[in-house]
Amino acid sequence: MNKNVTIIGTGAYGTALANVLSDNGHNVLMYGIEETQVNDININHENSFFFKNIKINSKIKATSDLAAALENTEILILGVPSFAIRGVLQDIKKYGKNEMVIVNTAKGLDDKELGLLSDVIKKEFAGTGLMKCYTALYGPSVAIEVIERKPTGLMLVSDDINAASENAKIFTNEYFFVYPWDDIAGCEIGAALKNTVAIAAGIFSGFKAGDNAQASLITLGLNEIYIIAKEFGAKVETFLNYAGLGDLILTASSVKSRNFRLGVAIVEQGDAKTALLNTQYTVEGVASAEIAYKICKKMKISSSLFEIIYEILYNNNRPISLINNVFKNVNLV
Ligand SMILES: NC(=O)C1=CN([C@@H]2O[C@H](COP(=O)(O)OP(=O)(O)OC[C@H]3O[C@@H](n4cnc5c(N)ncnc54)[C@H](OP(=O)(O)O)[C@@H]3O)[C@@H](O)[C@H]2O)C=CC1
Ligand SMILES: O=C(CO)COP(=O)(O)O
Repeated sequence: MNKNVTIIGTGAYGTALANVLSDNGHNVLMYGIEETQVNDININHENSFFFKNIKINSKIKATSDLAAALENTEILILGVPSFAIRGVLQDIKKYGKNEMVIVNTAKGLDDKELGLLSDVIKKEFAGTGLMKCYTALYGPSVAIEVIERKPTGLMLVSDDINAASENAKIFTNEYFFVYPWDDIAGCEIGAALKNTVAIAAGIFSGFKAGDNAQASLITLGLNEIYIIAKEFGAKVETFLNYAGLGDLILTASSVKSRNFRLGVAIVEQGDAKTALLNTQYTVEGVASAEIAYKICKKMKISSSLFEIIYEILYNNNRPISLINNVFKNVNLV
């Protein structure tokens, strides 16, 4: 049955998901704060700021009026970066009218409590009557390939596997394959921290460290992510599926990843401070690096990769220190 879907954010991923859901016959309304993007979607059926010369499904509508965007919503997709989630939730609570299935797509963690962003979202909606269930979408899915309708495999995760199964069907079609899963902690920590590993992989690539080194780095990243996620009750199986292994492989090996590209830019521009000043796009792995570093300190977890990348990003240590030190004295599970 067709659903009324509202997508918060007219960014790259929100637009890509709007296309999938519109292709699937759902009524898709995007909410954006950039008037030019809203007009571009409504008039030209494009979001040319993110995707030049690509037409999106002409049935997608957009608005900059949040109250109107939330009028008849059954499925609410949070398509903004993690730093914007808290603010957006306050606005949704103000204007929301119906009980909605929440689908988070932000790949980040809670920087205040050093915990899960899903816990923040669930807490904000508790007692409002606005949240039917909480779900989140994770997996290797760079927006440009989703817009181009290339085959993509993902997990829709919820505490309730039945809710995950039911809502996975809304997204699934002949190029977008969404599977239900019930390990929110594993998926969320995997998604947030693979972005930081991708920055490290970009640094390796910038230095031409070699294919052996890249493969070892991805393996070390997976290990260290799992060691952290285990503390939050994550399942090991999550690290074998699209949300865990899949998204890590993609982001840590593709120039289509903004996190990977930041790593390359750090090498090209000499240090992280300069590269970050010149970065205009969303790079979630920077905030995740600090959160991972603090979680490791708090939980007394020894993590070679996350410690070194934190020093590079936050104390402007030389990027070469990653290659020189990351494989020394590692703790593999
Ligand atoms: N791009 C991708 O391939 C994928 C991204 N993701 C995740 O999805 C999340 C969003 O990323 P992505 O779409 O790429 O990011 P983008 O930077 O492309 O877009 C983010 C959008 O959110 C908007 N925005 C920011 N704050 C608000 C707000 N308060 N209210 C409404 N809109 C707001 C931005 O507007 P403005 O431009 O004015 O700031 C922008 O249009 C991230 O967590 C990312 O990791 C997940 C899978 C794939
Ligand atoms: O998460 C992504 C693909 O699954 C997108 O990665 P970037 O944010 O690094 O572009």
